[in-house]
Amino acid sequence: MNDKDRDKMSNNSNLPFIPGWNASLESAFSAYKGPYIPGRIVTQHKTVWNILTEKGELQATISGAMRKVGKQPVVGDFVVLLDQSDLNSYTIVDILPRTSCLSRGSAGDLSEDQLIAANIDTIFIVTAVGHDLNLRRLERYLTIVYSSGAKPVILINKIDLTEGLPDDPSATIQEIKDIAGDVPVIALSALSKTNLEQLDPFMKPAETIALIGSSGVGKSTLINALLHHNVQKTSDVREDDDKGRHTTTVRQLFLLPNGTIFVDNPGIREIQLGDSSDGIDRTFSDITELAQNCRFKDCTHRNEPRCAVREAVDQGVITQERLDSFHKLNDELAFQADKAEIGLKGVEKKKYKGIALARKYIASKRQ
Ligand SMILES: Nc1nc2c(ncn2[C@@H]2O[C@H](COP(=O)(O)OP(=O)(O)OP(=O)(O)O)[C@@H](O)[C@H]2O)c(=O)[nH]1
Ligand SMILES: [Zn+2]
Repeated sequence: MNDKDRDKMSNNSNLPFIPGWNASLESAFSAYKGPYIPGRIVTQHKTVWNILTEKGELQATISGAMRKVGKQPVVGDFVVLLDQSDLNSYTIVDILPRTSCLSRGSAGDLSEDQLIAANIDTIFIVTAVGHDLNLRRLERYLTIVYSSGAKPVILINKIDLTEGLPDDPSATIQEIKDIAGDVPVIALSALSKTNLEQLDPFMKPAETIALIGSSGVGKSTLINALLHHNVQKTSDVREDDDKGRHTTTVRQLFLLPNGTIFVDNPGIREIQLGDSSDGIDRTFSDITELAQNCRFKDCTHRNEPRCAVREAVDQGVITQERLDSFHKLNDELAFQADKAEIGLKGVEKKKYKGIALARKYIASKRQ
């Protein structure tokens, strides 16, 4: 990499070259005096992390103190390393403040082991014309992205496909725009490289981007198209695993030639709805707004009289499907919150108790 690229990426040639490093990280790091260096996690193994530093890519474990409190760095994290290079040893001693956190499923549970990635600026929610297009699923993804703290962008891939589709792509694209609110929606084709330039405004140097979306929508194809012929993603890293065996791992954080940073790992690919009540409100801002005119402050928009949301459904302002989706996501959150509070066992019991009561009720009706 030449100096010009370096400057572009750190915006300031005095800062160390770590992808995404900036002045506020520099200031947080400046509290560390002594043999410490900063770095960014590029790959997470079970007990070992690969970290990009000014010295190149290093492997490190975490300090006993961090282990004790259950603090675990994830891919994308900026960390502080104790540099004992004379002993060929590096230890992660701290995680610098995160600007966003992507966490997996089980909500209400924001424990460290639920985190998948940190410090992602923008998340491309990838869908594809044809079978994957599902507005309800898109709402789930939007909810996840909002609650992570990253900015969402919706990509509709495979617009080169026109034949044999159940729906007209332009109609579906419009439907997506209707639920997307202010979120940018970009229709493109990773395969035929159509409209890829429309992603340029989001792919700035030092910006960290992740892609989420169902299997098969074309995330890998898109990343490869954006990488051009860059080798960093495709060249796997041969290294020893935690037990000293040789393994091949794919780097989970990698750079585009222009300095944009991409994060991709299995955890992100399998992402589920997390603790997202705030995200739900933002995804369904139309419903939240309408709800202010409901008669009851705590209206659930199910059976209450003078519910402004259900009136809006009756008038065709919002669809029944959208309200159903809102209810479903809220129910799921409530279930997950319960689970976090009383433990899975309790919830299972509660569920069975519910089933038992329902059986009793049905039986009483039959008599
Ligand atoms: N026609 C068409 N096919 C595409 C396009 N992008 C990807 N595909 C195809 O869709 C299939 C799945 O693409 P992938 O890139 O592997 O999808 P993915 O989202 O990474 O899937 P996972 O790795 O399972 O998460 C492959 O056969 C691609 O060639 C596109 O723009 N147009
Ligand atoms: Zn209501």
